[in-house]
Amino acid sequence: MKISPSILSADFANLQRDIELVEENGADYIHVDVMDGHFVPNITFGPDAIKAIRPVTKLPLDTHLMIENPESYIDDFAEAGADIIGVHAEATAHIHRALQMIKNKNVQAEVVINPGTSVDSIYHVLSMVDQILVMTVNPGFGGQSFIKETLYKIEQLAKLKVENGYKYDIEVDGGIVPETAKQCKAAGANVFVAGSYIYSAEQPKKQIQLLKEAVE
Ligand SMILES: O=C(CO)[C@@H](O)[C@H](O)COP(=O)(O)O
Ligand SMILES: [Fe+2]
Repeated sequence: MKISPSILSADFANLQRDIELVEENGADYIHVDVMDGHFVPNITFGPDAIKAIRPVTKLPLDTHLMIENPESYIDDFAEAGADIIGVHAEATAHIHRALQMIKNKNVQAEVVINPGTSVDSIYHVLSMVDQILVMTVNPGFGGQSFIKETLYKIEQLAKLKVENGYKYDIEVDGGIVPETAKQCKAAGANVFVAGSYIYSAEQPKKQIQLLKEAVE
């Protein structure tokens, strides 16, 4: 079980402090939400931000690309220091090519699906991915409520993993708090992204512990 705090809800003026805070308190990854203002109605980090964050932490950078034409930027994010790169199946007509490009850079390849996208649509790339991100909210913003209908897709992916001997991790992102994390774990998820639950709290350290206890 892994916890991946999303710095989307961190204090951008104190990113180093907020990354160190979660690293010192048991985070497994740092989740970086990259938004382009086209695929989602919000704009955040680019490759230069990843490059700046890279030396600040030893944790893997779990990079969630919410951008159109991800193929145009995969090399830049890989060279900037991303350890996992996630591309949305909805963001490209060439998801297989995009995932192959990530693998060619020796970076872990992740496919991401929105709440309205079916598991069937990524069936043919399941054998090539290291991680699948099941969005449990519609992407673009932190602080939204968990969409419970996504649980069925986690179950489907967990079943396909066992049946086919696949190795992928199943990550969930959006509206994750201890209660929803438990539901996702029961369905088969093993990587939990949390932004506002950790960073909007008075004591982020305690929140990470509560999340960990919920899924251990
Ligand atoms: O990808 C996204 C949003 O698009 C996320 O990673 C958010 O940062 C999650 O925020 P919370 O729902 O945990 O506040
Ligand atoms: Fe994310």
